[in-house]
Amino acid sequence: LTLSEPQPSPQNSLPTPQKYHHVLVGVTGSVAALKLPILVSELLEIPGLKVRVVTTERAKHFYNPQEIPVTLYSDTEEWQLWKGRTDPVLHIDLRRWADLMLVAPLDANTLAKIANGICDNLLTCVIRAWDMTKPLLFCPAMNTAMWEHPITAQQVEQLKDFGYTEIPCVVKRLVCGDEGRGAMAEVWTIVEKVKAILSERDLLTQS
Ligand SMILES: CC(C)(CO)[C@@H](O)C(=O)NCCC(=O)N/C=C\S
Repeated sequence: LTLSEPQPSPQNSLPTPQKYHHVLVGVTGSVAALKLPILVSELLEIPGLKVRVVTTERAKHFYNPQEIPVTLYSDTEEWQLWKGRTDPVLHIDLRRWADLMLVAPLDANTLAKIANGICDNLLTCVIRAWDMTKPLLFCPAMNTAMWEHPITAQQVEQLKDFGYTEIPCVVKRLVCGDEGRGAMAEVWTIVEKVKAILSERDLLTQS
């Protein structure tokens, strides 16, 4: 995990090293993306956490960027940033910056892309270049009919075989009226999982 420069603390000369965890949130085109503002604000409650967001174009349909109090990157940033050989490559900068990736919600389309190594936008490029020694958590969210399609289980299994951690979807009356599995895990479940993973990683580095 990335350590910031230790800050000299006023009460004593010894610096008190602050552990900063960089969490990169990926958001895709499920209606559950309407939870992004609350998810980000809950994550920011975790001491020492810095959050950035990578969005797909479809996800933008579900939230208001003004309600996201952290840097939000989309495909246009990638195009604007790289004009020539010496320019930085955004998806590489982001994979380096992040200590943990959380894809919430993961829609059916992006699930399929990741399972097959497709990288046709900023989010899937970050994931395609992901450092497998860092945790990647994903929160599937889709209509029940999509969830129950046999290909979904295959693709979720593929992501787990890559070493990514699933935060399973839950049974709910979905916004489209269907009752069944497919709803994104509750925000508090997701935040607790991020805390647990970060602390167990911290323990690993401390031991
Ligand atoms: C949106 C929310 C969180 C409200 O509780 C819940 O319905 C949900 O996670 N839906 C995601 C599933 C989905 O994308 N349905 C698309 C068609 S039904």
